[in-house]
Order: sequence, then C-alpha cells, then structure tokens
Amino acid sequence: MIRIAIPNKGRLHDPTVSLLKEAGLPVLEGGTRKLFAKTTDPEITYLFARAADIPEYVQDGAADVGITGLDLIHETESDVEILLDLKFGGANLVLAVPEDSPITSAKELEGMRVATEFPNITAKYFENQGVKIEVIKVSGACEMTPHVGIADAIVDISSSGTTLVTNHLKMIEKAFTSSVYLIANKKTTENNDKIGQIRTAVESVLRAKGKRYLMMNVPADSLEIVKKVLPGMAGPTVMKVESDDSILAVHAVVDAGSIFATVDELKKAGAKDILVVPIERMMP
Ligand SMILES: Nc1ncnc2c1ncn2[C@@H]1O[C@H](COP(=O)(O)OP(=O)(O)OP(=O)(O)O)[C@@H](O)[C@H]1O
Ligand SMILES: O=P(O)(O)OC[C@H]1O[C@H](OP(=O)(O)OP(=O)(O)O)[C@H](O)[C@@H]1O
Ligand SMILES: [Mg+2]
Repeated sequence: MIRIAIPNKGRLHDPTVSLLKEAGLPVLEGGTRKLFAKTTDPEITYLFARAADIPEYVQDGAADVGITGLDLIHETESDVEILLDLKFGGANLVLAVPEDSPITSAKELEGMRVATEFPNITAKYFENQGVKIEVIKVSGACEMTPHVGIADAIVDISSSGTTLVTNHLKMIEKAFTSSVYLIANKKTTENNDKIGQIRTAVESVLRAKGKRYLMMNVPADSLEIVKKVLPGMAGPTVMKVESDDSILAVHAVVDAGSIFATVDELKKAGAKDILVVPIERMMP
C-alpha cells in the first residue's frame, strides 16, 4: 500500500487534486474534513495534511509520497527523495524592506532584525553571505513587522507582489524560488514500482500540457514543404485518404507555445482542415 500526502486546504489543494485526476489517480472520496481518501488504484490511498507538515510526514514514513512546496521542504530540512517539479504554486521568498528604507542589499542588514515565517531558510541565506542578523520568527502577517518596530526587514512569500505594495514594502533580493514538488520517502522509493508508476503518470500529464496534437489534410505535392514546417519529434505521421489520392492526412505533435506561428506557416504551405487538439498524457 502506498500513501500519498496531499495538502488538505489552502491554495495548493485544488491544483493538486486536479493534477492527480488528470494523471488517472482521482481523489475519490472525502473533502477537506476527511483524513483519508481512496483512488481508482486499490494499492494507493490519500492522506490529507497541512502543506507545511507534508515534508516531515514523508521523511518519517507516515506517508510514502507527498506533494508540497519546495520552500516548506527546505525550511523543515526534511531528508526526502525529490521526484519531480510539478510547475505550479510558484512563489519567491523575498527579502523586503519598507519602501522609504535606504537599505538596498542583504549585506547592509548586518546586526539588524529580519522577521519571517521561514527562519531556517532565512538564517542560511544570510549565513551564506556572511551577514549576521537576528531572525524574528512570526507565524503570519509578517508584512506589518517593520512598521511596528519589530523588525528592520522581512523574508516573506511573494507571488504577484500585491501584498508587498499594499504594505508599503519593496523587494531588495530574492532569497529562494519555490514551486510544488512530488517527493517520496527515501527508503520506500528504492525498488518500488508503484512510486515509479505514480511519478510517470504525473510526469506524462506535465509533458502533455506543453504539447498539442495537430491534424490536417495536405495536397500530396505540398507534403515536403509541410514536413519542413513540422519539426516533429518522430516526424509527422502521413496517411492516405481513401477517397482522394491527391490528399494526405498528416498528424504531428508540436509545442503548445509555437502553435500560433506553426498553424499560419502550415496554411501558407498548403495544409487544409487543420485541427489543434489537447493531449491528456504523453509517455516517451
Ligand atoms: N501567493 C502565495 N502565498 C503563499 N503561499 C504561496 C503563494 N503562492 C504559492 N505558495 C506556496 O504555497 C505553499 C503554502 O501553502 P499553504 O496551504 O500552507 O498556504 P495557504 O494557501 O496560504 O494556506 P493558509 O491559509 O493555511 O495560509 C508554500 O509552498 C508556498 O510557496
Ligand atoms: O505576492 P502576493 O500575490 O500578494 O502573495 C503573497 C502573500 O500571500 C500570502 O498570504 P496569504 O494570502 O496566504 O495569507 P496568510 O498570510 O494568512 O497565509 C503570503 O503570506 C503573502 O502575504
Ligand atoms: Mg497563507
């Protein structure tokens, strides 16, 4: 039996549940109130936990696999196997000071106080630069600490940057870049097929998100020029159209980012009836 710990609430819950559904491992029962849920595979169960607790649960074996932020993994200094960057929940831990402060770098904070919800990451960040500071641990509302005389600077999560601006703070340095990761218990990962399968399933969804499946009809005498437009991974698939000898059906997988330009070039090259289709999963 493999137990996967996933965030029970907060901003990571919904995208995690969606990704698992796309990977063919839907969370079948339970909402945020429940502790456990099943999925379609009888060998896998879900455990709902606080995002911040997941790294330690996975390290200690309370869960075999986990999904949580890299910042939380580093902050708890958890000894876990890092399997995959899931490319969502992206945020930076930034060093910020009041907008009217003359301070422009970490080095200028020698001997001062820095408030944060991430004391370990913060302490290491300053240590690496040889700067001695006092870390003030807070458990929320970090942004107001410089305005009430508790700290001179903060290290806090920022994604859109709105909270910093609203609180009259400015970022001076990026201390850590985070996104959500798939992690596993070090011992369980060794020779465990199921964990390999989970990783492959999730990876195949991420890979597919960046690709589109293109289908089109191409006059036979335009095939060579159409092929040049399609950088195809294993080259495009070319099929005969039963009713018309002079037309070929061409299929190819292309990067989602280049689809706009590619469709235009394909039309110019003579392709017709072009269909762009999303791909659910892609295994190499
Ligand atoms: N704008 C953001 N603010 C806070 N955390 C973010 C943001 N964007 C991504 N994250 C990531 O989300 C994780 C924190 O999730 P968590 O569920 O603990 O916070 P939350 O959604 O704010 O819930 P809570 O209400 O418990 O604070 C961290 O890994 C963090 O990097
Ligand atoms: O750059 P932004 O997009 O503004 O996001 C950053 C803010 O979001 C988080 O707070 P959250 O909303 O989770 O409230 P909390 O402090 O109560 O957790 C975080 O602690 C920052 O304050
Ligand atoms: Mg929060």
